[in-house]
Amino acid sequence: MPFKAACIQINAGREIAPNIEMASDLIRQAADQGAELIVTPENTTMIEPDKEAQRAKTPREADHPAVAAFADLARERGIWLVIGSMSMALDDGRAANRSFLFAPDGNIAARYDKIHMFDVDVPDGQTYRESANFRPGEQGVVTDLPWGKLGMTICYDLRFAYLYRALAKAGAGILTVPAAFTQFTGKAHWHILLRARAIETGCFVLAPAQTGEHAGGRHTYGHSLIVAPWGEILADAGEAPGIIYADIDMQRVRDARRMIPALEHDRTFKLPEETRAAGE
Ligand SMILES: O=C(O)CNC(=O)[C@H](CS)NC(=O)CCC(=O)C(=O)O
Repeated sequence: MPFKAACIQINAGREIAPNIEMASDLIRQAADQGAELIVTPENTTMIEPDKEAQRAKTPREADHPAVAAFADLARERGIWLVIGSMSMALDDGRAANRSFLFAPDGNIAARYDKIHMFDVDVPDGQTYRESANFRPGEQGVVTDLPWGKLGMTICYDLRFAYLYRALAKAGAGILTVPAAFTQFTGKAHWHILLRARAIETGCFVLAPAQTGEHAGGRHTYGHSLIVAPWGEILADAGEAPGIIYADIDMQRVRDARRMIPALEHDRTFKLPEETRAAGE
């Protein structure tokens, strides 16, 4: 049976409480429209460019008001809810950039910590050093939904195709890519990378995004997307905050993989150095 999925597009500010309100409002609207799986962007509860301020305002998971609020909301509406990411303070003084899957009973069904850190000087003048504040994850996550398996990723992970291939090979038919992509890189790369990941894996890709201007002169690209396993864009949110929807029929995963069974055709190969080292 097909089901309705939704991606929430927001412009998060520096403080947690108003961001919870803003996201919850859109999640309720999406649930009212019949969405059974709802996904929100990276850093749903805070975009704070000042590292010290971010550290000071980041609670541990056990004390995090948003974890409790979103668990209640998932239970209240009986939805599967992926909060794309939130910062969670860790014992070593760093934080995890952590994605949560809340089940319709309000329990946390899965957590994923972002693996690839965005340590990049973007040519628009902004400098990002995510690893200065965050501890990268070391665990790929594939978890059960009623309709199939979900592979969880975050933002910059999108550029590492091997992760998506591994998740698909581990059984994922749906991939989440919550993001706060920069406007500069998003314009050039966002649509094509998401379509490529969908095509390579034969998965549905749900990619909710931050949009607009944030503190510190940062601009995010928006254009939350839902992409089908054959690569078609099913919905694009454009630039304004809001919600996009698509009907998800897992038969399309099987169809795409039957038409092009590339996932089953991986080969191992040598690289030039190894060939020389082997004396060939
Ligand atoms: O702006 C902010 O503070 C919020 N952004 C983020 O939290 C994260 C880590 S700094 N952004 C990305 O991963 C962008 C990736 C990207 O844009 C690319 O791969 O091109």
